[in-house]
Amino acid sequence: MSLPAAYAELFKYIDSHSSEYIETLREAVAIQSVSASAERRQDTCRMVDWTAERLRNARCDVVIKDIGYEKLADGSEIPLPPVIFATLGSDKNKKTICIYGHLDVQPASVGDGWDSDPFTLTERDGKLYGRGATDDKGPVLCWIHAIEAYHAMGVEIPVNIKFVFESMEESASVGLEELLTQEKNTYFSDIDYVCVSDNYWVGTQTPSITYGLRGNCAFQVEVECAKQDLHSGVHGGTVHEAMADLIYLLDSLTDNEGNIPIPNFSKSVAPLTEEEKSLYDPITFDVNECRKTIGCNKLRHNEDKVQLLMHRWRYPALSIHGIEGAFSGSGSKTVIPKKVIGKFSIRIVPNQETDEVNEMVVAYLGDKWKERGSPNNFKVIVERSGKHWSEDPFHPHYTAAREATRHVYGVEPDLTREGGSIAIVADLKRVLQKNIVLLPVGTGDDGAHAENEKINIRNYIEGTKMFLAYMYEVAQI
Ligand SMILES: C[C@H](N)C(=O)N[C@@H](Cc1c[nH]cn1)C(=O)O
Ligand SMILES: [Zn+2]
Ligand SMILES: [Zn+2]
Repeated sequence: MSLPAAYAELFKYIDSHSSEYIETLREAVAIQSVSASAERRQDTCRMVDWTAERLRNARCDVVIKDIGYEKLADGSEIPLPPVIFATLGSDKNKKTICIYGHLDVQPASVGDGWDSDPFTLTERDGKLYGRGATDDKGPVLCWIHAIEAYHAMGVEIPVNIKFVFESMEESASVGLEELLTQEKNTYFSDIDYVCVSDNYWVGTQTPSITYGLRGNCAFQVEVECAKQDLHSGVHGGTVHEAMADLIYLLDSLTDNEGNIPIPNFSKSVAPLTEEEKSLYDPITFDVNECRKTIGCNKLRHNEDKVQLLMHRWRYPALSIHGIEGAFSGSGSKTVIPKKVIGKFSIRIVPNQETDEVNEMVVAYLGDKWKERGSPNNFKVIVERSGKHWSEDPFHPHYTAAREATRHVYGVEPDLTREGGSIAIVADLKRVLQKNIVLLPVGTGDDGAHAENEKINIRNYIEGTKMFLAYMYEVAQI
């Protein structure tokens, strides 16, 4: 079925306002809403106010929900950025969709290797570079521009909308789960479907519709060998060095093939069914293009498309992110660091439980520590955990999302999962018990979390049209 004629006019309206939409994204990117930084908390709250104002201008009924305080490592507390609830329409004859997005971003600085200032949206070759451009400020603005277009063109919005925009997603969505539970029978009482746009197409050419996310368990392992940093010429050879202990521990977390050798760790990974396996073959994904884009010499799993995608989406993976306290400047410094903290996390998958994984990791590192026989101080901290999620991709809601994508891009979208995590999606499922679809705007080469994050202008504009078409198609279910 094709879209009604009014949608051709709406799409023209979107095209003719693209410069304005780019300017809006420029304003959003300029607000340094880095949730992981206490120093940036005011900016993060400013991003909430800025978005709330745009939603009010788009005729939404906005309620700002205070969610309390965040306890920092030093014991002090700072206010959490509030969550935006914004309602548009309450027609009993229409479906009600809940749309989730986030306004916070990962940290970024020119020193990380950006080619332009991360907080100044910069256009190069049809791409808009800036922190949050694709994750997740661009997609959030696509929703707002979609409803603005409906108003401007006098076209009736075919669904009722309830937005949930949070600003702690990159920091484990602290405080949001409690709010969802509290509001289950009030704000969320009449939701029919949930849509989240906070991931990316698997490749660069074919759109994706996503039905699964991995969870994430994050850890810190701390080793302390002295009360102060030491001269390696004076003390080297006499001290049990904290860094060597830490590297021993971190190295024990994965084998040469990237497997996680923690006893029983893989036992609860869901077995692959024939039905699930059949979903991988039709996916358009060029392993070689992916390898070149990220600049690796060779990828794991023999660069076999299906195996590679499965290891991105449906098998667990452990990544080591960094070592706090280690010398990392240029040049050399002949120091023995007094204390080092290794940061790593594990992407977990169905049917792994966060508590079980956390216990296994703590016990395993405890055993390795005993094996090491070091006299140093050692501590493992479970930093945060988020659950995995997967959905029925054959639900009519997915058919609506596919139709919407086809209307805009003219091709059948790939049915994908996502290796990343959006902690709140599993909670939305548990609390609301409604079908959830992930409808990504950006492409697989957008570089979310990395230097030179971008969104293609094409995706930013067509993404807005896709959301209009999605609202129409959901109304037809
Ligand atoms: C997929 C989503 N856009 C995203 O980037 N999620 C983050 C969330 C996070 C941050 N720390 C732990 N989880 C991710 O998957 O890293
Ligand atoms: Zn995100
Ligand atoms: Zn992110």
